[in-house]
Amino acid sequence: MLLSIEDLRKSYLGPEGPVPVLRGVTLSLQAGETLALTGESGSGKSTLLHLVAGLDAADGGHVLLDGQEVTRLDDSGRARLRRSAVGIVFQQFNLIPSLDVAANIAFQARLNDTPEPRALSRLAGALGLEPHLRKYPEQLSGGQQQRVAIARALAARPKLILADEPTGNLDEATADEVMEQFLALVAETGAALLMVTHSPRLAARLGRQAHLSQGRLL
Ligand SMILES: Nc1ncnc2c1ncn2[C@@H]1O[C@H](COP(=O)(O)OP(=O)(O)OP(=O)(O)O)[C@@H](O)[C@H]1O
Repeated sequence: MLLSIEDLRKSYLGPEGPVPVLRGVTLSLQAGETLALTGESGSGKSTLLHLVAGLDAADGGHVLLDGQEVTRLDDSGRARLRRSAVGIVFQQFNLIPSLDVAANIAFQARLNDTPEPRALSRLAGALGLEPHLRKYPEQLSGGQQQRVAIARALAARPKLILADEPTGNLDEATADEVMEQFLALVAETGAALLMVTHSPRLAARLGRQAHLSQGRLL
């Protein structure tokens, strides 16, 4: 199993004490599987993704990713696992403004010491980014920026891609086009995908669906 989440719990401190967001979430994902995570706004979808990525700490439960217990790693261990096993695509593209497109795409692969120039240029080609490689993020449209973020996530050849509404900031036509390319590349690389989406239409395109409600998965 690539990812096993067991009885995961997380509360945030509100003005009147802790507010539970995840009340015991259990979920597993095999290598190469794709799963859409749906749920109302505020139901904890992003929180769940952040815990899996080790970007935040859980209050209880387990996240076993690629054989490692994320909840027991220290900060540097979580950062290492995130770099080597996980690719993340957020709704806000989170590109590095001071790096050009080529350097942004190579960024995570470089941190991992796994940049393969041929693979990087193939990804740039598949996403239509070749004409933009020397541009900086601010010179790109939203759709182009998200393509760069997708290329960056895939370039490090992660076993798991975590995507949080990856086309949520794009107009419908661009969103459809970017999503097509994204799903095709995920399938091609054989990565597993855990993707948050509000769209039932998009969710239906993934292998499995899970719905987060009242802090639990249905
Ligand atoms: N750092 C934080 N501190 C306090 N409360 C937080 C924090 N992050 C999230 N929350 C709260 O936890 C709940 C779940 O937030 P989360 O962002 O995980 O929901 P979501 O399902 O991703 O929502 P959306 O679909 O609107 O993006 C919300 O009520 C939110 O206000």
